[in-house]
Amino acid sequence: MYETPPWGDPDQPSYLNAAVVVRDDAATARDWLQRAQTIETAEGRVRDPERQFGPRTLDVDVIAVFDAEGRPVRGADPELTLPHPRAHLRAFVLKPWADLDPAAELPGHGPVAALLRAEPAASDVAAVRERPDLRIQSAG
Ligand SMILES: Nc1ncnc2c1ncn2[C@@H]1O[C@H](COP(=O)(O)OP(=O)(O)OP(=O)(O)O)[C@@H](O)[C@H]1O
Ligand SMILES: Nc1nc2c(c(=O)[nH]1)N=C(CO)CN2
Repeated sequence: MYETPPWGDPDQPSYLNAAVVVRDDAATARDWLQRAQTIETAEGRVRDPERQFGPRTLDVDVIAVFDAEGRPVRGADPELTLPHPRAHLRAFVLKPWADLDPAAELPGHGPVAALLRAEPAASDVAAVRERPDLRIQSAG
């Protein structure tokens, strides 16, 4: 878990961010979106519809999906854009992901570790603060 300054809309409290790398060869990209949205709903997600990057109680995004052969799934559908169109700009996504998998690659943008050394993420990464005192609890 990481505490991160608000990105895109500064007038709100810090966020808690985390990344997970999950594998299920039977799941499609749509399944991952549906699973993400099921978790948001189950946790009673609340957000302000007027503020695109405003506060929300929980947001689960699908950053990148790879098929069973390891090929990236791509898509421009507004309901599911892959890779996530803003992931490469966000230290709060890249840093937790690189810590889990230092060799991670964001399709179309290259190694996550290199993205963290380049702007705009490089300027934001120092403010991404580890919170080892906090854990995501597994429901099942
Ligand atoms: N890769 C993706 N992951 C999650 N949602 C996506 C993705 N691509 C498109 N969407 C769509 O975006 C819509 C809004 O999602 P969400 O509220 O998480 O976005 P946001 O928090 O406003 O912005 P951001 O996506 O930049 O975090 C969802 O209804 C979903 O269908
Ligand atoms: N630090 C941080 N800032 C954000 C985040 C987030 O998860 N972390 N999500 C947003 C929604 O798009 C907008 N801004």
